[in-house]
Amino acid sequence: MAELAAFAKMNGLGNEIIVADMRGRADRVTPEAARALNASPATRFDQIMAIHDPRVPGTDNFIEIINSDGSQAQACGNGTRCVVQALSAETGKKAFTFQTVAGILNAQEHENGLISVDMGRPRFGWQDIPLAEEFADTRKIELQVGPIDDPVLHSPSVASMGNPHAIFWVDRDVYSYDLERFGPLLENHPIFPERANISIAEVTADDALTLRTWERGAGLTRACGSAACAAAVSAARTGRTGRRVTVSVPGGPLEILWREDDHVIMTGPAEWEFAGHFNPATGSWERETSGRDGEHKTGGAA
Ligand SMILES: N[C@@H](CCC[C@H](N)C(=O)O)C(=O)O
Repeated sequence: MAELAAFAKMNGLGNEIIVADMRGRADRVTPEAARALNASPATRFDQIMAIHDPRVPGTDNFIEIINSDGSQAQACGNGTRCVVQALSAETGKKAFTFQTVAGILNAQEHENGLISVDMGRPRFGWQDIPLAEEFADTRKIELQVGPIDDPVLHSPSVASMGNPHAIFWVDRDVYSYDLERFGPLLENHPIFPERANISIAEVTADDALTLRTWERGAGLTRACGSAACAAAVSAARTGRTGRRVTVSVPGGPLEILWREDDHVIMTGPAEWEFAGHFNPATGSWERETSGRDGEHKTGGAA
């Protein structure tokens, strides 16, 4: 049986993350292992961030992202912050360059413990989201839920941060919408051939919005970093806000800056919870009992 791999259970503003240490290994975390880990209450998660050896020069690691349903994701902002904190605690390094399937991400941990991730450039072309049919203006596409003559949600903006996002704009409390019901319908709508992350956003100031997200492959989460980025750039490109936005998600605030060079910088915290070891093929796991639990951790390698 392959050696067990180390992991750290962490979170990014309540987005439940497992950082899996797959360095020095030739195997991967299987979808079955992901679903098994998620089935265990103590290790249930939204995403696994699997840290692999680097594959291209100039990068520290290749990061594979797996949703709790076992599907692969191209981007995970909150999870990337957790990876930075874990590796920084292990190595003392503060700046990292990662390769993901969506491209190269630079990230750094600041003196105050907050972590900034360059999430790259947003993509707005209908084929880049992707959408199943052509829409010339992705700031507002024809999609709605609820009665045809009085839709509950309609005309979302769509954007890709390497992964697909639809943002529905509302003018009342985002918690007053039944996202648990509408989320899966929209996630799996045929307009999204790769499914989509579904968010409801209320703009509260020129530099602030409130956001709730039903995540593709994970369901309702307390935070979605790439959705916060997608919502911030969509709010700016529709004239609802400026390019620097505080996005308040159920787990807390994320600071998003859409720079003039088109890169989106997300800044927020990460939190270490506990460590363990697991089988990347089956998902069986054991908690580390080396006394690291119970200490207040600001970091902790996987
Ligand atoms: N929670 C993540 C997003 C993870 C991937 C998403 N569910 C997808 O499948 O695209 C984040 O913080 O960005």
